[in-house]
Amino acid sequence: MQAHVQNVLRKRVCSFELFLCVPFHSSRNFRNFSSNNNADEKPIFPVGRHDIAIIKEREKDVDLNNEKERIRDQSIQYKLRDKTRQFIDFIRVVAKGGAGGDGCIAFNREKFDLKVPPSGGNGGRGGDVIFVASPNHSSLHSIPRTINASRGHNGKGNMRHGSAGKNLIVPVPLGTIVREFVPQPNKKQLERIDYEGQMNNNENLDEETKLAKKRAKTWVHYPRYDEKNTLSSFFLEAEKMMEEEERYNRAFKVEEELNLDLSVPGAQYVVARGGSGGKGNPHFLTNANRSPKYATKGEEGRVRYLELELKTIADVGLVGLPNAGKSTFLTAVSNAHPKIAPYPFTTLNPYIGTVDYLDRFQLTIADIPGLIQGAHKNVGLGHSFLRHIERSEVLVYIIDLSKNKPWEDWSILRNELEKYRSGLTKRPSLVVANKADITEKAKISLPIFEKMLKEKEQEIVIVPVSAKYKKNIVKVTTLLRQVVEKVREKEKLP
Ligand SMILES: Nc1nc2c(ncn2[C@@H]2O[C@H](COP(=O)(O)OP(=O)(O)OP(=O)(O)O)[C@@H](O)[C@H]2O)c(=O)[nH]1
Ligand SMILES: [Mg+2]
Repeated sequence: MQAHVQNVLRKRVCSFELFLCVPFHSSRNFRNFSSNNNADEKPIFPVGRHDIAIIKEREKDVDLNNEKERIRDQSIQYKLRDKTRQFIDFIRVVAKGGAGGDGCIAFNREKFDLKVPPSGGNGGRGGDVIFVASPNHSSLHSIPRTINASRGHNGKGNMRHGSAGKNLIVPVPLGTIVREFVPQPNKKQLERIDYEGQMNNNENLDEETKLAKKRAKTWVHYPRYDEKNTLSSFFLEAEKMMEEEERYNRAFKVEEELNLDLSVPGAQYVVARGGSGGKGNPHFLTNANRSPKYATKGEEGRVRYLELELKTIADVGLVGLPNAGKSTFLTAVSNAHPKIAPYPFTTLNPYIGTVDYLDRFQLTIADIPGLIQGAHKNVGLGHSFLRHIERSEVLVYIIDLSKNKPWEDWSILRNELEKYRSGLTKRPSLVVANKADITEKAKISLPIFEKMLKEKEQEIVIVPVSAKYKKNIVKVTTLLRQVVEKVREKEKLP
């Protein structure tokens, strides 16, 4: 009996072993097992319980890597969304020009003179919203999301015109691109628009109510004269005249879509014009009507929905994988002091440093956050980082020589740049092989890297550097100056 039980148990164990082993002998599962799908790799037979454990370990590793990537992306996004963060390079705002002031209805009161002339002043025009390209600002964080210029003042008696609303001048960092966009209202706003639409839906209203609504929007009446005015032929004439004037103005107003590039210091652009002021009652004085008891209201200011995107302006842009030593390099060559730390994504916004030469020649270098594979698809928030390289005419690739295959990093960067904007890699560039002080690795990889660059890109110069210990820095700055001078000369040419 005991022997029988032992036999059964042995069979079950064997079948369990078979169950574990068989699927891994199939070619599909074997392909999974062979790492990197490398055809040259020798198959490892037989696949046993030990191999299954390895596969499971590897699967765990893949899961762990995915999890790590997810956490990394989350942490960068968390850092970028931090409300205390002082750097913002993309915002959406609403710019509203001020409304014009209302015209005034007034009369010059004279003793014993019953036929007094009208003396209401015109309303002042509303203020404009003006953007000024400012070299003193480097972030969009100080720009309010709703920008309202002030309203024009109402006209007053005794022919006093209302003063114009103050223009609102908004300093915008140099290198900002301003575009108009069509706002997509959220659910709550949609409900409100529907409600207001029903309230204002003129289609279902009769002609009389429509007219009354329009008049209420455009006309100011002398107290207790609303009904009398609307019945008088003078008012109807004045209404016709104003409608014609409005039609004429509309024909001459060219409503172009806004698309600005604020890249010249001090350049000013009116992004939302204020409305014109209303007309005082002397405007409606005719030979027949010596006492007009109506005036017009001020015009509404222009409302514009704008997208502001800051693209840093610098002569040279530093491109590199995270932790390659970009910030250390910038600190070594310029007056900037970005944070340096031995973990990726230390830098999360661009830093601009100025390199001063003995003869007072200057050039600017932008250190941008690290790029990773897939940055052109916004992996690791690549888009928000890549936009800051677009304007740099010269690119410096910072490559970490202490890595096993530094040339792979270079290919990744080139690939990402080209896929983000084709032609970016054609710009004059330089390769800084950083961390050359770690000599054991640098001695092996530098000659291979140099050889590869010579074969692929003959024009690109590679300079071994130790940014941390400031070795061979002068050679880089001299080369950079030569390239930047050439680029500037080219720009000067007509
Ligand atoms: N040995 C050595 N270490 C360096 C050198 N340059 C930078 N490092 C170190 O590399 C680490 C990363 O340097 P960072 O300058 O912060 O690198 P980064 O490219 O700006 O990194 P991110 O901002 O995260 O993209 C730091 O610990 C530096 O001290 C170098 O030339 N030699
Ligand atoms: Mg950095």
